[in-house]
Amino acid sequence: MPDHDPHRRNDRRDDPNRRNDRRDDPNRRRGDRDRQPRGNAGESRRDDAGKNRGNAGGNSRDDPNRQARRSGGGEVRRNAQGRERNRGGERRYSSAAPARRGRAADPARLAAFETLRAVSADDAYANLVLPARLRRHGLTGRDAGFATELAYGALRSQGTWDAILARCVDRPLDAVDAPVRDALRLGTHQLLAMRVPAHAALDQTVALAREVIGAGPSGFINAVLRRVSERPLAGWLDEVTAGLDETAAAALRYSHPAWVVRAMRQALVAHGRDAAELPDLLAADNAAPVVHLLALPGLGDLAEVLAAGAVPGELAAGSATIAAGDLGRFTGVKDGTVRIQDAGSQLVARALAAAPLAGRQSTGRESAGTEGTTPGTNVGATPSTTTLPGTGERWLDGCAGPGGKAALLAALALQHGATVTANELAPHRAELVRRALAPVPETTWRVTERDGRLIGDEEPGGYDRVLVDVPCSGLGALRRRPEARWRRTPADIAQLGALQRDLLRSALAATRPGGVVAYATCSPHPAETIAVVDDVLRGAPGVELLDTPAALDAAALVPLHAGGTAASVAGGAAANDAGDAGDTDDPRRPRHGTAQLWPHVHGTDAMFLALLRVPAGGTAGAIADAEPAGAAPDPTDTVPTATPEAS
Ligand SMILES: C[S@@+](CC[C@H](N)C(=O)[O-])C[C@H]1O[C@@H](n2cnc3c(N)ncnc32)[C@H](O)[C@@H]1O
Repeated sequence: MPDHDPHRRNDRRDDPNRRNDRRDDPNRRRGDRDRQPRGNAGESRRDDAGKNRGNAGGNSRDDPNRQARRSGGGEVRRNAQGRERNRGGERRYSSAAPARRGRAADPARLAAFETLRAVSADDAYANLVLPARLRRHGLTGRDAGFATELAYGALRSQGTWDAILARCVDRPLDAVDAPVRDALRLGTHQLLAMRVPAHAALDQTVALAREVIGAGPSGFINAVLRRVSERPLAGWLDEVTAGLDETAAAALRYSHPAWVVRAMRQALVAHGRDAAELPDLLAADNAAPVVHLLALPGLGDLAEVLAAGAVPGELAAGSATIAAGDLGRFTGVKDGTVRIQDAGSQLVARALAAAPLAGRQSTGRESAGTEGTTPGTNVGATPSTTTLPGTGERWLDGCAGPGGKAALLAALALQHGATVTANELAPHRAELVRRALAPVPETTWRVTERDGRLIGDEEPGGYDRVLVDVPCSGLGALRRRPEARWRRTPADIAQLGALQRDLLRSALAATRPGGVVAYATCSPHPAETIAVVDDVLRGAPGVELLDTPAALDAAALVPLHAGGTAASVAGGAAANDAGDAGDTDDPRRPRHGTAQLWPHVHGTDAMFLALLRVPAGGTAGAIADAEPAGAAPDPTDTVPTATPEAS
């Protein structure tokens, strides 16, 4: 399914996928920024001629390795002098086999292939490349849907397909030329995941390969895919996972890196859920997400999208869900009053806007609840420009780019009589924030381009409500970012930790006594969520962790139970009562106060939220730099725990 977030359409730099990418990290040193993107080093590896040839069954007609040897696919070719040809780059293949010339590749498969090539060769982002390829090939409707499922699905399932393909070739899969490998992944996805008839999957993939790679590799691809087609998916999964431990088996079965599988299991337990949910969570990462829409409160109207088949959102007021398609055709989407935004993100903004402040009377809670908190009343909400009695509050979004939550906050602020400062360090993302805020009257907001870590010093106690939606690994949005799971590493998480802590400390310092900070991430990883909150809280005496699950429930249309399942929370409470988990130092313990949404439970991204209130009599800026807790989860994934497979 295409990602329809208009903020991510035009420019790789604008992609939230890249928000933690080292090359796009505005906090990073200049030297890092100037490094070249990853090249194709891994793609030009070649086998030495003559090696890896021996292989059982090598004389069989159907033996892909035999076919490969005949066709030359994936092997070194030599010139008359015996020197390797095409050593410097990708192999160039002849599109010989004249009888086959003129047979055009199916445009949908071609668009998917080009997307995979851009991802693996150019380090591109599928959700930016694919829409352009769809346009280039004139694909709409079902054809666009087919291309999208093929490209995104093949990328998400790459780990599983590669394990299967590795059983069907006679050399390490890495040694097969990258374009050939991508074609094999596309063919395998059609055969095992898309219910495309085997003959069509084979013929079409081979035709594609012949046209875009060459005649020789197409024979190799044909032979390998024939072998893949010999078994159904279940049979292959049984074979590739046989004898593996639970984590390694889940990694292959659900196509996640093993470290992510361990991190997700650890996260489930840490956030008060059952580790047995892991398969559902991993499966949810592989499902195309529905598109969530939001009508900016008081400014947008869902009537047009509902008339076009959208369904009222079940979680957030003023929201709807709709199948993928060209959403740019809707007036509201065009003018920015109807936005594409995950319901989890909507609820984060609403929970902050409604959180109870201390030390000063606020009307925020009441006014946030005035526009449709009863299920169904959000349907086609009539736009209203009524401004409620002003609170005069000052709100801050410390990490606002590209502006999704800032736009909702600004619309809510307009209703509250509050103002919003939307801050973003990266100038090109600050520009996106301005665009996102454009539908809201300018008197309500301003955009600043500062390092969020400094705002606490620059404006101590300057704000009533502060959102700090920190740069994170994005492990909570893997379903939207098909290739992201293969690019992230545990080192990314370790690297982000210091920045996340600094941004939260600064947010607290920028909050007036009695004001509230919302710390949010689009990752459930304990090292990015509860460990950060715990560490910062230890150095911030008097700062109170509010009952965030209850605040989310109040902001939502239905109870979310975002603090964990009843059983696990009760277990955690019993442990707390027994005194063995009374402190919050062990982030693997079920805990109370923070909230975690889940794709497999709520149908949202895995957003984390902690609402923290600065003491009413406290002094802003007294936030100490506490050392990380000894028991904080090791992002490199080596923490042993009592929970089976929890590390
Ligand atoms: C998770 S994204 C925020 C998403 C945003 N809240 C939304 O809903 O659209 C984090 C943002 O923080 C920005 N950022 C990174 N480091 C920053 C810093 N030191 N100060 C301010 N912003 C920063 C990134 O450029 C990125 O745009």
